[in-house]
Amino acid sequence: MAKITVIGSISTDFVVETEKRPVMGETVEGKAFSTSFGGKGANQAVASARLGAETTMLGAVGRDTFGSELLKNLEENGINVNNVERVTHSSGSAFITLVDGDNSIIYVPGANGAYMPEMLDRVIEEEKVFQNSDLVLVQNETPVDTVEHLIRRCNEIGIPLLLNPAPARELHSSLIDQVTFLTPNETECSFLFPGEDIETVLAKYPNKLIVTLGSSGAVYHDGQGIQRIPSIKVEQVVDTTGAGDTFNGAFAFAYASGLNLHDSIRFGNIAAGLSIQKAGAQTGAPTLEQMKEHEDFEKKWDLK
Ligand SMILES: Nc1ncnc2c1ncn2[C@@H]1O[C@H](COP(=O)(O)OP(=O)(O)OP(=O)(O)O)[C@@H](O)[C@H]1O
Ligand SMILES: [K+]
Repeated sequence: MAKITVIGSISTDFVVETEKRPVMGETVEGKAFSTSFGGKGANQAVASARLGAETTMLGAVGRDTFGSELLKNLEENGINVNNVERVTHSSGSAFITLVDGDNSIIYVPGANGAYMPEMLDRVIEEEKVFQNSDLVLVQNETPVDTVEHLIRRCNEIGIPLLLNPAPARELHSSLIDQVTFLTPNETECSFLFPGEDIETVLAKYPNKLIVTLGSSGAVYHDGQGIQRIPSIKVEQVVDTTGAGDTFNGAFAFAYASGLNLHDSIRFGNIAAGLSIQKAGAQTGAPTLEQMKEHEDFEKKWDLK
């Protein structure tokens, strides 16, 4: 069975819908309020676990009630949370105000910003789970020191690592050399490689750099040439939140299950395309059974 470890953010989204954004000092009546589970790390872990990967989450939540709910949600999705730290900070949270479909967001990293390299080292030294992973996943919602430390440690130990560089932040080329896969979207790609066109950058990092292109699917260079992998056709897009996370979690599951790079990207595209037909970041991530019902799913992949 595919074994995946995800290091990353675990957060609650607090969503308010209103007709008018309050100005300073003003109170307005809102239309609706809801909470949903998020955090790029948690979303990717849920995507991978829902497909059937043995998934371990590393990161931090607060000792508040939100922290307990966040852990419970991960556990209900079959994710191992034994090594998630509980810290004195508040749990990670995003406050989203929606007016006519346009959102403004305040993100408070809280506990996510307190996941330190020592915490990671403790798991690496004491737990077999890390060494036994087929693939490790990380994003940029974890402190930069921890992500850089993780890249070096995985490289030393020889565990393949996927870095989803979202949200965009600087990344030294010596670290890019040490990751197995780098999966920016188009905007993150131009941030990482300013002034370079995408095809040049892809050719520089064959079989490593995978750029997701929304409705245009994803693209990489296979050492011979550029490979464009189209997305699936989606009649009705409901909510693209979590599309990138589902792509990463599903790609990781497929690759760790033994599919080649090309087919793993195809698999990721199908999963992400299915996920945008449902609201929320995690709700839409498909099961393997739902994947098998899609016409682009190949029987020969023989996934269980
Ligand atoms: N309109 C769409 N139709 C089909 N597939 C889509 C569509 N939008 C996104 N996808 C799928 O989701 C993947 C990731 O999308 P995208 O490149 O927009 O990532 P992202 O910007 O990280 O997404 P998000 O921030 O919305 O989670 C794409 O590679 C594709 O497989
Ligand atoms: K969604």
